[in-house]
Amino acid sequence: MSTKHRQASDTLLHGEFGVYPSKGIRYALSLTQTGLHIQRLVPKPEDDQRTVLPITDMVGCHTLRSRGTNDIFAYFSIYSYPMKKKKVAMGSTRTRQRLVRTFKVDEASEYEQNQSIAEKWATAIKCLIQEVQISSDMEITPDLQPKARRLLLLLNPCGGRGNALQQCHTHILPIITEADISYNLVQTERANHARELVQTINLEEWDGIVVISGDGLLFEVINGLMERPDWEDAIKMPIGILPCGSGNALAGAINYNAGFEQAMGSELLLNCILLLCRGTVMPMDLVSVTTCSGTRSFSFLSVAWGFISDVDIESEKYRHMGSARFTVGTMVRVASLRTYRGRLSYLPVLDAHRPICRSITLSPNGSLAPLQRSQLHRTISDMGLCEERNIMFERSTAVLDTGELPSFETSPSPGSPTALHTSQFTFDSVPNALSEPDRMLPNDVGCPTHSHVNGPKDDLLPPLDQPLPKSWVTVEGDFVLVLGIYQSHLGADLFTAPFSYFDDGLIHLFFVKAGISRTALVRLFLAMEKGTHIGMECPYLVHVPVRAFRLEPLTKKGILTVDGERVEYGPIQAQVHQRLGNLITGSGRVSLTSF
Ligand SMILES: Nc1ncnc2c1ncn2[C@@H]1O[C@H](COP(=O)(O)OP(=O)(O)OP(=O)(O)O)[C@@H](O)[C@H]1O
Repeated sequence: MSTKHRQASDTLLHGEFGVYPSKGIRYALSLTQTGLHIQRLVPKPEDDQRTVLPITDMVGCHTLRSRGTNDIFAYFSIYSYPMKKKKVAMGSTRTRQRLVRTFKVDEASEYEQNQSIAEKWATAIKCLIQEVQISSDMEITPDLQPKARRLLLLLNPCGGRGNALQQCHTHILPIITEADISYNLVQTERANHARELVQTINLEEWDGIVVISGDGLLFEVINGLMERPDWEDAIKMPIGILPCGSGNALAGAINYNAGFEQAMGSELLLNCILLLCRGTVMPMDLVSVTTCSGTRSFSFLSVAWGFISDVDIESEKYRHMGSARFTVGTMVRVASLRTYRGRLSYLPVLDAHRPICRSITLSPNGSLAPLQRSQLHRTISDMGLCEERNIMFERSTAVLDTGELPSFETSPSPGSPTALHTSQFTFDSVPNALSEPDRMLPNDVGCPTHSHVNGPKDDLLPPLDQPLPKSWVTVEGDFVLVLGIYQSHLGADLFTAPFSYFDDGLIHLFFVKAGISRTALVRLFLAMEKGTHIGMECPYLVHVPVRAFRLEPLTKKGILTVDGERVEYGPIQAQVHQRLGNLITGSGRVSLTSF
């Protein structure tokens, strides 16, 4: 047996307990790294019917005492949300349902001793939920217990179908309370409220900022943090999302990263709440985007032009439909398919090596300042209240087959001395994108004058009005869409870049060339639901992993979006900044360090 397997099956704790409410039933419990094994002893032992509660379905564990002062027993309750079959009109479906198991510790003749056993079990279970390392040769003592986390929850009452507050009261607050998470909940009152709020908060008061909304509110939070004078510290604040918007792309990516099946609506929300309770934090790339007026913003999801941004913005009027608004918007736009002329330049990445991703665990840093709450409006909080409860995918190697479309030209950037012949172009013909000469010298860096200049320098980008380095590739022609995406999902059910992960340091640049039929385009989008669109080898779809790109629209009117929000139309450029932020993912592929 491998060390890993042995560790997973090693028994950390074992004991025999009664239950609450007491029915004369007794169980033998064994706690391992992956689950709680429950076996009935009395009235009738079940040899072959062990129940296992997986740790990944648990959110918390509390110790309890009976109201009767003469009761010498102690209790511990485990809160979990396993998948269960549920009957619906057309058969059955699987959804997460709340399951609370309460065990009675009755081994000792004094309450204090029973309480100490209950506390030991609660500590071990909480450690496992939050991925705090414990082993069978360790003494489980209360000081191992992860400290209660404090989250700033920002809720957009207008996001998606407008039911975020209801979801909050029905699902979110009850579950995070079971996970011992303290919170301040703020409802945003207008656009940019969250952006302004995070500029003024005391970072030391919080272990994370979580938006209860769609992706738009998270964009505000990231940019608000970057606008602070202490942006370098501020952007390291773990950020999270509980999906209550229309698109919910980042939540889709978090759900996928955790190995859950693709989900929508309440099911996706429940998965994300569970992951938030676990609290693992991973570094996340952010992309600096500069528009024609020189405004620079930090994006976590995508830059889109053409079909995708048109659907996103034009479907705003169907907001009441929730995510179905994109299906309706897609049909409308397919019916009157447009093409846009433009010049797309990019700095490709040639090495297909996947860097090891690092995962860290969200926990207080132990040096938190005394609570001095800032004045928050429309806030509800549980703080101050005291309760006695104690795949690796193959990277696409798409090659631009320019023979398909005479209207496209591929060439090195304007100003480059050597012009590559169009029909000879493959990624291999381009020098390694990461070579130092491609980086701008500090004096050359020209973030043009813009509203704020915080953030790392865009050392791969010259100012928008200046020529690009010779190692860049330029494609000019008619596009149906251009999309730079850095998450696996473009919507909860749009598995657009299956090979992407949070800190791969890549922008996945996709474009669809003009000439594609309506049927082929619809087929592409349908396949995207399962992420099989890339395997379709559609000659009009091109995917290139890049570090930076510049898009110059040549068609006068159009829509450009950054993270689904409309930005000014005109030339736009972007560069990825690897691991600039921290995202609460609740699970990590490789766990190397924790804080
Ligand atoms: N109280 C409010 N009233 C009106 N607009 C708001 C309010 N709070 C935030 N906003 C704005 O609403 C925009 C959209 O919000 P959000 O992203 O949460 O929902 P969505 O657009 O439905 O979801 P998604 O981005 O996943 O498609 C945000 O950009 C934000 O600026």
